[in-house]
Amino acid sequence: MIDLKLPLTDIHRHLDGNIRAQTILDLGRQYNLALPADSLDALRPHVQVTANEPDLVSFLQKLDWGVKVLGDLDACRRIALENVEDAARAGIHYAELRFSPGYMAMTHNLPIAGVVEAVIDGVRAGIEQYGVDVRLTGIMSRTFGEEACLRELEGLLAHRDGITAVDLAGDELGFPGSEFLSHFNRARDAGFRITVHAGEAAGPESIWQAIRELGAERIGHGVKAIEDRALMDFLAEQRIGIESCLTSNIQTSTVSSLNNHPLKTFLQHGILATINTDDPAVQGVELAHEYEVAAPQAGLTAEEMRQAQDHGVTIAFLNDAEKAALRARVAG
Ligand SMILES: O=c1[nH]cnc2c1ncn2[C@@H]1O[C@H](CO)[C@@H](O)[C@H]1O
Ligand SMILES: [Zn+2]
Repeated sequence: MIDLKLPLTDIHRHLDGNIRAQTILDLGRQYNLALPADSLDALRPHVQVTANEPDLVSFLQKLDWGVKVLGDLDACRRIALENVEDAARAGIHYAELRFSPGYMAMTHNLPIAGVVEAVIDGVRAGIEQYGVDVRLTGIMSRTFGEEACLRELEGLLAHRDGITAVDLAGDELGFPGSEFLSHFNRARDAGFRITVHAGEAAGPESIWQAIRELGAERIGHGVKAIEDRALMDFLAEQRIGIESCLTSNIQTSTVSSLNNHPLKTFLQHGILATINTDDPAVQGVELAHEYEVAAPQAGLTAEEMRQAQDHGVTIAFLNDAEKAALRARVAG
C-alpha cells in the first residue's frame, strides 16, 4: 500500500514507454501514417503487453509504435505534457521521466537536440499545469550502437540545463556497458547524474561494470544482484539505490513470478531499493498497482513498502533542500 504521509515518487518511468494508445491513434491520423489498427481495442495488443514476453528485446518492441507516430516536434511536446498529466493522475508527487531522444527522432528523422528541447518544453508546461515535480533523464539507447548513443548524448548536452541525469537502456545482452565508457566519461564531466539499466537481462557483472566503469549512482532493475552477495553488500554500503520495476520484470521474463522477485531481499539487506513502473502504458499498469497488487505478491510487508517508498525520496536526483521540501509538502 501507499503511505499517504510520504511523497509518492516514480524514479524509473520511461516517457517514451508511456505514450497513450489514444494518442498513438490521434497522431497516426494527424500525420497520415499507416498503423496496424484503427480502433483503440484493435491497436492495444500492438502497443501493450497482453501476455508476458519471452525476453527483454521482445518486450521492448511494444514501445515501437509509440515513437513511430512522432511525426514532428509538436508531437514530442504533446506526449511529454501528457506524461506529466498521467503522473499527476497517478498521484505521483515527484517523477523522474526518462526518454531516448534518438529513438524518438528515428522514424521521421527529427533533429535530436530538437526532440530534447521539445520534451523539456512539454514537461515544463506540464509542471505548471499539474503541479508535479519532475526531473528529466536522457537515455542513450544501447540497442542502436555507440555512434547513435553519441548523437543522443550530444543532443542532451545541447540542452544541459533541462536534463538532470543520463541513463543507458535497451538491449543489455547485445550491447554491454563496456562499449560506452567514453560516453559516460563525457556525461560525468558535464555534471550529469548517472543511472544505468543493469542486471536485468545480463548478470551481476553488468551491475559491477555500471558502477565501476560508468559511474552509476543508481541501478535500473538490478535484479541479478541477488546472485552475488558481495555485490548486495556493496550496494548497501555505498548507498547505491536500486530502481525496481516489479510488473516489468515479469513481463520481460526477467523474473519467473513475483514471489521470486528479489526486491524483498534487497530491502532486508539494507539496500536503498524503490518501487517504480518502467513503461506504464506499455505494461497497462500504473504505480498504484505496483504498491497495491505487485508488491504484496512479491511478499513485501506494509513496513517494507513504506521503506521502499521512503527510499524513493532518499535516492532521488535532488539536493538535500529539495528532498526536504518534497517531504514537507506532502507531510503538510
Ligand atoms: O525495461 C527496460 N529495460 C531496458 N530498456 C528499456 C526498458 N524499457 C524501455 N527501455 C528502453 O528505453 C528507451 C526508451 O526510453 C528505449 O531504448 C527502450 O528500448
Ligand atoms: Zn527502464
